[in-house]
Amino acid sequence: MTSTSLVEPGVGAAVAAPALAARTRGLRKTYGSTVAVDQVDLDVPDGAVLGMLGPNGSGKTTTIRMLLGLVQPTAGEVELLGHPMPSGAQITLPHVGALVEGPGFHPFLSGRENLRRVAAAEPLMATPAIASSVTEALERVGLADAADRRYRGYSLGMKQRLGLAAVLLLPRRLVVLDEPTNGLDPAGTREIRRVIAELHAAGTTVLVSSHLLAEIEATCTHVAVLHKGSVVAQGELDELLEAGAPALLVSTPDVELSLDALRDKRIAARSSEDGLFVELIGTTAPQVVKALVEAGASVHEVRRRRTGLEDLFAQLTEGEPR
Ligand SMILES: Nc1ncnc2c1ncn2[C@@H]1O[C@H](COP(=O)(O)OP(=O)(O)OP(=O)(O)O)[C@@H](O)[C@H]1O
Repeated sequence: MTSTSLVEPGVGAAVAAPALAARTRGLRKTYGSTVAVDQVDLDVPDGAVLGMLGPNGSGKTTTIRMLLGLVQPTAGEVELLGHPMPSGAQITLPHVGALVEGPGFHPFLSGRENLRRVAAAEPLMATPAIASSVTEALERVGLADAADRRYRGYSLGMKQRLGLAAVLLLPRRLVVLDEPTNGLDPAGTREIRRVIAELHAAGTTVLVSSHLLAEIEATCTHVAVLHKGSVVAQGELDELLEAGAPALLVSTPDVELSLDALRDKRIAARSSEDGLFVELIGTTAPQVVKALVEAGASVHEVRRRRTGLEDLFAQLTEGEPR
């Protein structure tokens, strides 16, 4: 089944998925004259780890907040676990774990005490199971040693881990993580990846937002790319990557000279970390090298590059900063 679709901003993606854990149609949110989210048709397939990828301000958090019924859409529809939101919130939310900004932990209580309070408020939590669920969740996020310290003294990363522990108190059908590695060190980032992999293996659908391409590439089965409030591409990660054009990485100190030479030949190129990124659309590697050498550019190395998420993202967002 192909669920990949490259779509123009504002145009719905035609995805025929058998079951969707979350779905939006024509979703829009404006704040005064600011359009935060525009015509978003998002499909989160059941069992997927879907990475919502977009630069700062592209509408990820607003979309997530509308999915969870925390923000009322200006227009459009939201379905969570098959129920319309926000009217279905009471039915769906007990099955959904969400890490969206600080969940209001009490500064003077310990991590464990805070989690106990959260656990006690969970409709699906059996009271005798609270203590063991809390301990297990704290262990899963690596907070066991700091569990009895006051929340107030936690680092940003520890606060983030406690938020994740709250998500893990119960088995969930859907877990939503908004920028979960914010404030985490590399070890913390690896642990988040491990937790996501565990959730996926257990059949939980995961929706994770990030502006970090490597994070999405490492953890996700599916991706939705947001740009200026709209979904510009979504589908299975592997298929989206294959849909990108093949490209060359050219290592050269003569970047401007090379870009001019390629522009003259109508070859699409842009500067990259150590030289040039050249798209092989309507041209070939030998033609690119010939153009550069004829222009007098010093070519140190030429490598073929499978399109990575970074290149796809650059294509979709017209090279704007992440
Ligand atoms: N409560 C609000 N009031 C006014 N404008 C808002 C509000 N929430 C979001 N916006 C605006 O909507 C746009 C999208 O913001 P949003 O936070 O959804 O993006 P994001 O992709 O999550 O960004 P980031 O990665 O920085 O969190 C931005 O221009 C933001 O300034």
